[in-house]
Amino acid sequence: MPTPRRGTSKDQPTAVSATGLRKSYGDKLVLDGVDLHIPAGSVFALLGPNGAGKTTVVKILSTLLSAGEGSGGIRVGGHDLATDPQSVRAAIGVTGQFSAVDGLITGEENMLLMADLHHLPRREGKRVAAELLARFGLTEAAKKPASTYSGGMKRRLDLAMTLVGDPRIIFLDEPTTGLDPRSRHNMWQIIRELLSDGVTVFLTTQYLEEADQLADRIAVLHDGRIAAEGTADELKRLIPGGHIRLRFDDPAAYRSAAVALRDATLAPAPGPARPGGAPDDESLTLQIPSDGTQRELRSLLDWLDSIGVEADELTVHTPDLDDVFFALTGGSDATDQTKETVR
Ligand SMILES: Nc1ncnc2c1ncn2[C@@H]1O[C@H](COP(=O)(O)OP(=O)(O)OP(=O)(O)O)[C@@H](O)[C@H]1O
Repeated sequence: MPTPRRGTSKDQPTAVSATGLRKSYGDKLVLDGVDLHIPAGSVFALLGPNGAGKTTVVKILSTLLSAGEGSGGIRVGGHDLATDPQSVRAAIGVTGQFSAVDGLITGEENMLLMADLHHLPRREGKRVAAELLARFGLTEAAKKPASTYSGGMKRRLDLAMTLVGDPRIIFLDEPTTGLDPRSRHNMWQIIRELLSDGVTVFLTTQYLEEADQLADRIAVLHDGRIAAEGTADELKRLIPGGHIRLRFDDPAAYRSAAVALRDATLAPAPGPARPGGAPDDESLTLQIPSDGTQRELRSLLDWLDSIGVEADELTVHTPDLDDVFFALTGGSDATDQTKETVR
């Protein structure tokens, strides 16, 4: 089940904001004016193909890399990144491609090391370590060297280590890259639990499904800029291709529906002006353009009732995030996908 979308109104406190973020490596311009506004307590996903600059954004926002010349202001957790990086560091946790896990020591020792770094008293450190190891299903493996852990276990340990400092904002750089489907779903569940604790999650991913499942808002990074930003649904509506498909078992019913649709479209009034359903005589289907929203669907169903059309099957086809991604980042053409069978 996708995570219920939380509100992201401008009234919420802002966890991360950046204006005109720029960065070059040598003469290679990677970020060319990236604006970000992430409300506290939400999940933000930065999507982009390999090399788009996602890790660079995370590194800058987490103080691991300085922003390029000409960048505007950056605030993380209410602190100015340029003037108060220490406070930013205290408010955030970072996991991802640059894992902090030391393979030579056990999971528990890794956790206790983090507790020391955060100056937790010994007894408190042990308690927090045990609690987090249990929460991430690592109690049994706690006394084994981290080098013996599977990829999924290492990621969980990495995240558990980050949580020792109780960060309010967590950067997850491609948290599930290379994980098998079960470990990936496991990680998604963990991320959802973080949110219920009120943590803000900044996620980078190449997996559109991951963004679709977890994120309140998604931004697509392309050519150094945000090519589009919105909820998964808003992004899907950016590209054409959504339609409703009506399928008939009986050729006679199909033909009369095709005529009814054509006549209704041609009739001057009343009723909504709709393009005629594109007929497909072989599969006995009619296709009607639609943005797939509930409001549209309701009005379409009313309209079909009013002109006496009753299909044997009605399906809603909306572009999925893959289509959006390809359309925005210059891949193959958008294709439609069956998302939901209504009846
Ligand atoms: N230290 C560096 N020196 C020179 N070029 C770099 C450096 N770090 C990254 N780059 C280049 O900058 C671009 C953006 O890299 P970045 O790692 O931010 O992309 P990404 O979107 O995270 O990619 P991926 O999904 O492959 O991790 C890439 O072309 C990369 O080769």
